[in-house]
Amino acid sequence: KIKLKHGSHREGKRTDAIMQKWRGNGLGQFIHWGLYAIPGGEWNGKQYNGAAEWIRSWNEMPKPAYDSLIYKFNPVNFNADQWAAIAKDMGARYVTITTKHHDGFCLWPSKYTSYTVANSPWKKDIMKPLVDAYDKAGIDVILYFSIMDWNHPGWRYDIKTRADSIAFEGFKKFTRNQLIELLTMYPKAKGLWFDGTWDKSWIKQAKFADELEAEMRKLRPGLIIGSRFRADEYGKRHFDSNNVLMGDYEQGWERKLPNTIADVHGNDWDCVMTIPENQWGYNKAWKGHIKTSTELIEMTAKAVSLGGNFVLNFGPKGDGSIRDQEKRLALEIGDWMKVNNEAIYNCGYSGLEKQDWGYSTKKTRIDKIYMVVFNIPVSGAYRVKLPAKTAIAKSYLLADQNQVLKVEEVHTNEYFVYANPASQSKPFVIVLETKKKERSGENNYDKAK
Ligand SMILES: C[C@@H]1N[C@@H](C(=O)NCc2ccccc2)[C@H](O)[C@@H]1O
Repeated sequence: KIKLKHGSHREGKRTDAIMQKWRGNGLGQFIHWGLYAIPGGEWNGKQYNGAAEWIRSWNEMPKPAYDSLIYKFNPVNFNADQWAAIAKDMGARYVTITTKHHDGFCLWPSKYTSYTVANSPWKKDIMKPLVDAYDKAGIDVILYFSIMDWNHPGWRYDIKTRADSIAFEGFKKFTRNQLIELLTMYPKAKGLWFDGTWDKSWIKQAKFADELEAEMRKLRPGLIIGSRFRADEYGKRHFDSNNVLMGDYEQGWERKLPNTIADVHGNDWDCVMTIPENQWGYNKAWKGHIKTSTELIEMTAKAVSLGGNFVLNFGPKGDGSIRDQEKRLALEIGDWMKVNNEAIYNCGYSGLEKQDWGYSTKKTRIDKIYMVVFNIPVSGAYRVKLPAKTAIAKSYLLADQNQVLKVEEVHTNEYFVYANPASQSKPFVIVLETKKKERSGENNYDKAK
């Protein structure tokens, strides 16, 4: 083990109640909203091919023109309760909201810069109504914060000169001030989701970032911070130089999912996902494949089956309204979650071998396994292998618990569960209530004496 001053300060999963709640959330909503939603991926009639929230970095976009969008920020159709209701209807149990993206525009009236909603035609704080609306809906709030800030004069991609170093010191103070300000203004926030931390300038700030993380955790005990916030003194990110996870959960799964339990190294993690291929902020023209609700339900089940959370992104329009396709998907996912959320909430890795029919999840601390089916076998038989000492006490459809299913032990600890789901067009869940297997070799006759 290398001696590290600024590596990870904790090994293994957090066991406190706040993190246990986070772990059991299963499904979350991401909100990417800011000035980039006004152009929506288009400028002067031309379409930007990158992600809409990166349009400021596009050569065709003059920086002053982008920066002047602050004077156009007036989201007359913004309705925090409507956003929270969409998340509620979808079955999301937490939300991650952009407070400031890479462009530096602040959705809260920060005292440390003029580049905020306070100096837009809208004038009012956006974060407070959002935090309150989601909290009222019973949905936990995580604040997204981009360290990289293209608007701040002190931001540097790397520190090469003394002038860079002096400028970046000012930027570091500004960053700390804003983070303490956010935690102070929005004490209901359960965590911070950091982004924009991959450049050398920030990677070189191991000591500063370590001390800042400690200060934030002291200010807000139980605060949840992921692995993307800081690097160790050797520049290692997500996992320190001893290969120990930084922060409370792995934040590496952006628009991709792990495939096997080995990929997650026994850590908590979240996967953040876009509905189109790669658009986080509102883009007028969604190009390429738009994921269906069934695909997104499958990703949610896969994430939970591997012990993580699935966080689906929504990009509200510049006027504050939510696009129809996003509202429709939220309702379709929500319809499924209303019937099947027992297989998602407070569930995790079942320990069972992956089978072709889909993903299995297990209720934490309860002997219930959920077989979330996406591929219906023509045989009607659903194979499941159980650990040696475990047997099936009862099996039924989650959607119709009176339908007890036939179970056949086809090999030792290997069973076929027979099910004919009502609908073949939507994923469905088979429940296995398990029990300790009577000592093998003992038969009922012996027991009868
Ligand atoms: C959550 C997403 N993260 C931002 C992003 O730029 N991701 C692309 C990226 C991901 C990892 C290393 C460098 C760049 C996107 O703009 C979204 O905010």
